[in-house]
Amino acid sequence: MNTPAPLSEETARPLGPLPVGHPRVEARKVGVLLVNLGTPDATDFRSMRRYLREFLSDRRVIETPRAIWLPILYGIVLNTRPGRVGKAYQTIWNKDLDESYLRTYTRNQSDRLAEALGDHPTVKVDWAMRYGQPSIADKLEALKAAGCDRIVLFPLYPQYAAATTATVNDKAFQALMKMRWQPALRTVPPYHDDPAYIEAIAASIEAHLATLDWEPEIVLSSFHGIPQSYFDKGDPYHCHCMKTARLVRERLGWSKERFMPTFQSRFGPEEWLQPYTDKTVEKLAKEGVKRIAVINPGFVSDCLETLEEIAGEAAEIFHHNGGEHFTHIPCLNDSTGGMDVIEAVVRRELQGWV
Ligand SMILES: C=CC1=C(C)c2cc3[nH]c(cc4nc(cc5[nH]c(cc1n2)c(C)c5CCC(=O)O)C(CCC(=O)O)=C4C)c(C)c3C=C
Ligand SMILES: [Fe+2]
Ligand SMILES: [Fe+2]
Repeated sequence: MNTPAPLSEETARPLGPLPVGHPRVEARKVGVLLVNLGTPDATDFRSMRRYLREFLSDRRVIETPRAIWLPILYGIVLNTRPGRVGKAYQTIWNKDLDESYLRTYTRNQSDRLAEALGDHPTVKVDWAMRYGQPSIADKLEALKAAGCDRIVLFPLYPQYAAATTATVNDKAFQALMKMRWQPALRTVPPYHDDPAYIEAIAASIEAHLATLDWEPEIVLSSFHGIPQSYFDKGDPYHCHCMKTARLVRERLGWSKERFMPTFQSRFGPEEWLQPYTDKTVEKLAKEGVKRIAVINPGFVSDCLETLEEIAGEAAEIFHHNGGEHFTHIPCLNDSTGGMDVIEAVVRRELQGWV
């Protein structure tokens, strides 16, 4: 009777010499891929347009039917927005490295995580962007070529949203569709209520306020918004943001009046999650509040939406309407507190693989 030959050890694990003509097989490793939103390569019109076209063509981001959205995108948005937003990017550009801070911080996070995981020499850490470069597909290919047959995919969003977390996962699985020998992929779940994350945010608020010679009457916890209709369709994002804000507030021992969740970065004419950050800042100033601080717990790294929209625009709105002291509390970025969170989440997701 003919029994099939057992799979050779070398096919799965190159311990001995491979047969002549056999494709090269690397020693098994585990990959960790950090993924953030993305960023333009430069602030000129063409670079901005390329970036915004990719971003705003994503059906997870803009759910408006294509027949309605594409004429608006190509007829209006991509002719007007690249110039305006390019100017905004120029004001927050990392001039030393000629790149956006989002890119600088994401790369630093990857480098620092690789150092922190030095006790696992078979783990390879890298980073990618959902829109623009370096792409998720290229980085998954590179990790696979380096021998990673298991990859932890980490969308850098504490709160889950289809427009952020799900689109990163979609893009990664799309890349896997082209591979004959796919790596196993683990996607990191949201960590909006993880004690390490809550502690890092609360501690960063305390540390920042300790540097001031004034005390804010109110601290706003400003999250990126999503259209209200996405929430109505079942996106858990709003609940995740509210839970993060509550846990941070409880950890600080503050009242609901002192620490308030708000939502920023509206796009388009639809209603978005409320209360809006800009309107709240204006209202507080008009009501006579003189000193406020704003933190952005949903942003792992400072970017256009935190540096320009909050530290720049929101501060201006506050001062213009009678406010006196405004401070933006930086994102965790590549700080020790921020890296502790990323490391804790990654170590948990690596369990059973290292
Ligand atoms: C309908 C449009 C958008 C949704 C939904 C949306 C959700 C969303 N975005 C982030 C995080 C970031 N967004 C950033 C920039 C940005 N966001 C939108 C639109 C939507 N975002 C646009 C058009 C832009 C580009 C700038 C602009 O044209 O105004 C950024 C900053 C990127 C950078 O390079 O600095 C981040 C980060 C989250 C977390 C989120 C949903 C939860
Ligand atoms: Fe956004
Ligand atoms: Fe809810």
